Amino acid sequence: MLTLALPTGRVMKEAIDLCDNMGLPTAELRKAGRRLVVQENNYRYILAKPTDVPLYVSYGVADLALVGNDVLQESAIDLVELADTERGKCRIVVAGPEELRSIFTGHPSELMWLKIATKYPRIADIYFSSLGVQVEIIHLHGSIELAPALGMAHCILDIVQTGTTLQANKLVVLQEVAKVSLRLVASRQSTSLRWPQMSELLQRIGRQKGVVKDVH
Ligand SMILES: Nc1ncnc2c1ncn2[C@@H]1O[C@H](COP(=O)(O)OP(=O)(O)OP(=O)(O)O)[C@@H](O)[C@H]1O
Ligand SMILES: O=P(O)(O)OC[C@H]1O[C@H](OP(=O)(O)OP(=O)(O)O)[C@H](O)[C@@H]1O
Repeated sequence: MLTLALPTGRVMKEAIDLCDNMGLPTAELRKAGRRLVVQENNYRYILAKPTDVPLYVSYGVADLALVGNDVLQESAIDLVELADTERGKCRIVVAGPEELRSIFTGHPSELMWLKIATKYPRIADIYFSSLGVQVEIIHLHGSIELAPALGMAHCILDIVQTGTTLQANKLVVLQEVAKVSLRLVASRQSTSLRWPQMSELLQRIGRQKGVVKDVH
């Protein structure tokens, strides 16, 4: 039995499609409804809130998981990234009103003490520290674009996919922080214990996109 944790919400369908690509059974999964654990043949799926997915792997409840690298970076949980599926793509960016563009193209010291609203406080801290800049990070849990609109923050660090939400709130991308996609991850322990099964899944992902990332 191999247990996979999958994120619910907007990336769930993409994650199930990826399971299909890996040759895993998904008929039951597709009609899970409100069930949070689904068993099909030799596989068990745990359907979890995206931010909790890394925890299920680190606690050994799941052998493997599909999860966005935004969630992985923010969680700071040390997992083995087996593959970048190159699906569920979006970007983490710093965005704000057009008037702020000039300070983002100037010397980083101009960014000192900006107020940044985000649901990714750890990623924001690492990013601005890497620029050698101290900023004030305001941790929100959603509707991040509200903060600059209401004058609570100068800009935001958030996910952008189509750009529709930014545009609707009169914000523009000021800097790209990271590219995001769904990653196949495992704990160090399950990687060594379950390597034959995992390697087979990796081969199948590799065949889908013509490349398999080396695992050391
Ligand atoms: N606009 C987006 N486009 C594509 N992927 C996104 C977007 N926003 C978030 N994601 C991805 O989806 C995952 C989060 O999904 P979702 O927003 O459904 O979860 P959530 O934050 O738990 O939802 P909720 O808003 O219900 O709390 C992240 O891993 C991220 O990679
Ligand atoms: O570029 P777009 O395609 O418009 O997508 C970006 C939006 O999607 C995410 O929010 P989500 O829908 O997860 O809602 P939230 O604000 O509650 O986090 C993100 O935080 C942006 O607000």
